[in-house]
Amino acid sequence: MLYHVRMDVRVPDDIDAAQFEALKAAEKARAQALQREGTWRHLWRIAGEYANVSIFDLPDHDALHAILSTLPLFPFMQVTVTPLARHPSAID
Ligand SMILES: O=C(O)C[C@H]1C=CC(=O)O1
Repeated sequence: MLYHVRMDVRVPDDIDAAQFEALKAAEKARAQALQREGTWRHLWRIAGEYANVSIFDLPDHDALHAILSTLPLFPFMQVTVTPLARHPSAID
């Protein structure tokens, strides 16, 4: 099942710089591992925002929640999920 996911990252102004760098590095490693295994199909930066639009391929909502809620930056994200269904006019 495919999910359109928007992640808006909002970190506190007073976050420790080293802690933030460590979180970003951990997030990057996790995101790249999930892309390599095919779970995180697309990852796009929204131009001009600290936000992304992603496509995830997972069996169900519970599996998606398990992934999203364990991302290192999850405590600092607002996440908006849209489940996708096949469009009848799609050719692929
Ligand atoms: O930068 C972001 O959009 C947040 C998050 C998603 C993937 C990643 O590496 O960081």
